[in-house]
Amino acid sequence: MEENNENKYLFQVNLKGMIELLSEHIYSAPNVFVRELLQNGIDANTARKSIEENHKGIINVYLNKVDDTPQLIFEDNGIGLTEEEVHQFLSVIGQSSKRGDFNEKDFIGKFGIGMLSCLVVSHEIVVETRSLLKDKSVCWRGKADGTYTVEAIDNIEKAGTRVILSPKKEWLPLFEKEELKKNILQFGNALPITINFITDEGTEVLVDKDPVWLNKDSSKEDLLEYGRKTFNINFLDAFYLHSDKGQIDGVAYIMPYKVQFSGSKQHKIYLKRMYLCEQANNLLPEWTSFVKCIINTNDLRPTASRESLMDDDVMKEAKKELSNCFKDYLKVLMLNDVKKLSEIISIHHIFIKALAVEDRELLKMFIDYIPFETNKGHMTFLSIKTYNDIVYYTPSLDDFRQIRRIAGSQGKTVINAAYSFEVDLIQKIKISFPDIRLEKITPQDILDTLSDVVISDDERYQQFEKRANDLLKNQYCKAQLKQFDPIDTPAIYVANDEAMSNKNIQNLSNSGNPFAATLHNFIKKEDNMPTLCFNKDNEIVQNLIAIEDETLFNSVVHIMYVQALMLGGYPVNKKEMTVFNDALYQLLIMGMSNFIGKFDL
Ligand SMILES: Nc1ncnc2c1ncn2[C@@H]1O[C@H](COP(=O)(O)OP(=O)(O)OP(=O)(O)O)[C@@H](O)[C@H]1O
Repeated sequence: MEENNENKYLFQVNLKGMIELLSEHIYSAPNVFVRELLQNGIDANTARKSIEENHKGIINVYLNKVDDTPQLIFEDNGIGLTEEEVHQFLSVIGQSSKRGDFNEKDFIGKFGIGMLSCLVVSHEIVVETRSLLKDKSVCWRGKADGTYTVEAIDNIEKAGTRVILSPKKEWLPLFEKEELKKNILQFGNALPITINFITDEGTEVLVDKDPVWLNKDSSKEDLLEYGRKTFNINFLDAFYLHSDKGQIDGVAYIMPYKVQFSGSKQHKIYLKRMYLCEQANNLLPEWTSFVKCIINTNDLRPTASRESLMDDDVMKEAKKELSNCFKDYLKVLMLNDVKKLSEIISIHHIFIKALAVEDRELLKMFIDYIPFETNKGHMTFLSIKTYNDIVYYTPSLDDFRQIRRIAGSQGKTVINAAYSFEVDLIQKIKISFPDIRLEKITPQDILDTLSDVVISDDERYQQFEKRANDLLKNQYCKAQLKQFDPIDTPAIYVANDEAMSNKNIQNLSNSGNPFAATLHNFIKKEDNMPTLCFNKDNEIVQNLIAIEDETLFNSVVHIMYVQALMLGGYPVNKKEMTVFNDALYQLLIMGMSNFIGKFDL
């Protein structure tokens, strides 16, 4: 079928809109023009090297003053552009000479939009260029209104390109010497090229050799010194990272202090040795947060904003290889420097635990050194298993708080396994070390081990339980008389998850919540309430049993109730706080009434 060209039109691009899109949505900061210009200089040299293998690339950055305003020139001795190429690549947005080229993968750029970032900060872009392949030079001028001019010039003697920018007034600070230097170094410090910075004060060589972190012969001291200068942290140790997948090389630095498991991770990620971003979320596993990394990838793909890496299959493979570098480092440390390993484990045990869940070999090697929080303080697994035939654990911090005191008095060692991966770790330990008995324990289990008091034997005990129950039911709590150690603990509050949730629902429905009736249906077993266990052998409890005075009895029970809540680490709600304060007030009045008038005698 013949094509009908009559009603066929070309899309028009609104350049002003494109620049706004770039500056406000695609690139996060206006200083990225420095990155884009350095990148074009590097790519032009890469292209030239495919023709002249031994060519030595240079980028000169000139900061001049013209009529009292700064003029910035990025000059490279790369392949340059012919007049046709200027029309084809510089003047068409989205057109790039780097796509489809036989050495496409060696270039950093590919989208054909980077140059536009200069129009965010400069009125126009002037490109003076001479191609290695032609003896003619041209000057291209592009403006934000979408117009450009091209003219022949004769002031360029050798192949290469000069990009000249004149800053917009609002972006003048970016063209100040120190700011510019900082940005060139931020993006370009690892580039495999010489970068000279030339101002009226002279020439400063900013970059001219490989960074220490990419040099496999660097000493540990050099690596640590580099890390200290880059992150302002005195790291504990450093080790190399490498992955064939993604062609990744770099260094991981171990933090000298504890870090949050879910804290923000700031690394330095380079793509083809150009600084890219701080985050490497999908490249490094979650448990690597105890290090800061400086890494370069030659083969992972950037997003169009060039501010993060694409999460693709290569990245998944690279992640595995990098994980192995961490594991290998720790295994070697186990053989060569146990002292350092113990130091790392004692500071970063959370991460080492998460890692050990993934790796059975590491689990077996490290488990003895890993500390756990127990009811007897922090203990390594070695001492836990040495002194206990059965080790208990609780997967909930609330349960642990409740259980820890009473379990200790029963000679039990309980591990607080509140992080989800700690429970996983315990399951893995069970599989890898079937001889070690690890058992889950709940507050209910502890409650079941407290000895019952046969209240029917003594009317006073029956009376006591009834009085305490009548009083505490207003707090959604049962009272029971038990016998347990330690004897100096008058009462403990025991509640499993269901009992706690019943209590919360009860509280909500009592506080005038409009869904009260509906909420009430959520209370499953009516009788599953928290329990306040009074210790029959405790001295205060024995006195309490004998108290007849209603006000005094109620006050003491309320105070013991709130104290037990606090001891177990439970929240104390407004109603509970009120009964506690009232009880204290009553006791004060009663206490003082014994003395009133005595001084007058
Ligand atoms: N210094 C230079 N030397 C030679 N050619 C250049 C130079 N700067 C730009 N070019 C040409 O202009 C084209 C467009 O450059 P631009 O920076 O907009 O995009 P890119 O580098 O191709 O891709 P990206 O948007 O990913 O950076 C390049 O593909 C290249 O052909």
